[in-house]
Amino acid sequence: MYDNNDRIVGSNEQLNDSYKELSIRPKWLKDYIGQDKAKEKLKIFIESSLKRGESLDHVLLQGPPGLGKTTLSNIIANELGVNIRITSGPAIERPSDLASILTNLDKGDVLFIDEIHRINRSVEEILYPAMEDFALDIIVGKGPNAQSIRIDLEKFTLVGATTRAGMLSAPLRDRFGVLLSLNLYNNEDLTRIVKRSAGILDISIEDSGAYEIARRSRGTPRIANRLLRRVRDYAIVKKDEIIDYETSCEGLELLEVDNMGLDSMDKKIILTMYENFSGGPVGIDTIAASTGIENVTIEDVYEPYLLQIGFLTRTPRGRMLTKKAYRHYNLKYEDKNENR
Ligand SMILES: Nc1ncnc2c1ncn2[C@@H]1O[C@H](COP(=O)(O)OP(=O)(O)OP(=O)(O)O)[C@@H](O)[C@H]1O
Ligand SMILES: [Mg+2]
Repeated sequence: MYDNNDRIVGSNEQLNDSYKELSIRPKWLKDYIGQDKAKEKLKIFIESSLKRGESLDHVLLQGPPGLGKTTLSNIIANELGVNIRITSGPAIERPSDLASILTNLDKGDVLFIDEIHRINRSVEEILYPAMEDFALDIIVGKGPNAQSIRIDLEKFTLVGATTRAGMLSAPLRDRFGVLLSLNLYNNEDLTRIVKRSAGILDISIEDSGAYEIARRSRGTPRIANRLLRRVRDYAIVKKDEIIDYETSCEGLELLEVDNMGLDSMDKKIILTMYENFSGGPVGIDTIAASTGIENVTIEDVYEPYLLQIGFLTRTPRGRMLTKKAYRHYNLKYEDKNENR
């Protein structure tokens, strides 16, 4: 890991950011803030597997982007004291790519497959016997001479991450023994994450400043960490020694993050629904077509938070704006004699 090698820190800001990204990633379960349910389960399963001296059952992590799925998979490997091999669904193009990854795993290792819902069908079929029997079925030769041979694999733990468990095929989902859902973080947990990151990055911040950043981070640690860095930049230029409530607000305003944490994309979605579809109900594909934002992006990135803060509701006929959304953007509300 880069953490022990200070020389990697160059003058390049981007490199610097990604280096720091690694250092603010919690490495142990005890440092992973929030997600208490998932943590509690993992702790027990990891402890049990260590006591039994057997590999941990395969784990599926699901939840919106930026909530800490990659972080958690690294923590799982650390806590188990094993190596982790990281790849992603779209990166494994051919069955032979997966076969070579699998045959190179050592006993107990963690194989992390990000975006596992985007894995190829033909690759997925290699995964079934690998997960279930720790074996690879390989066809050698062609035509009438083709033979299937079975290769034994070391027992490993597959950790799959997905933003949408619903898109996983049933046979794949069924092969995971541990299913964990990550939820958007509450403001208190996010404040702790901001303060922890500030501590590691040597940024002075007051509680009220940290809370303001947390509150506007859409329940997402990755966004909270990014906003923290940009508010830090603002504070440095303004020569403020410490990020207080006021500095946070000014910095966030500069970033065009409004007081609910919404940005120009959220605004576009909501105004489009208002102007073109009189507030809905309107289907997700129609919203995507009219805003030019991909429907998976709307569903994965924007909608979860808009639903959480009660700006959108889901009905069988599509998405609808709520009174709250109208009020936030000062839109004229017409009662369509429905409850919203
Ligand atoms: N529970 C947590 N406590 C402290 N920091 C966290 C926590 N969860 C995530 N983070 C921080 O948030 C950032 C994003 O986390 P991570 O990359 O693991 O997200 P992710 O869920 O894998 O996102 P994606 O689904 O987009 O890959 C990391 O910098 C990590 O340090
Ligand atoms: Mg990730």
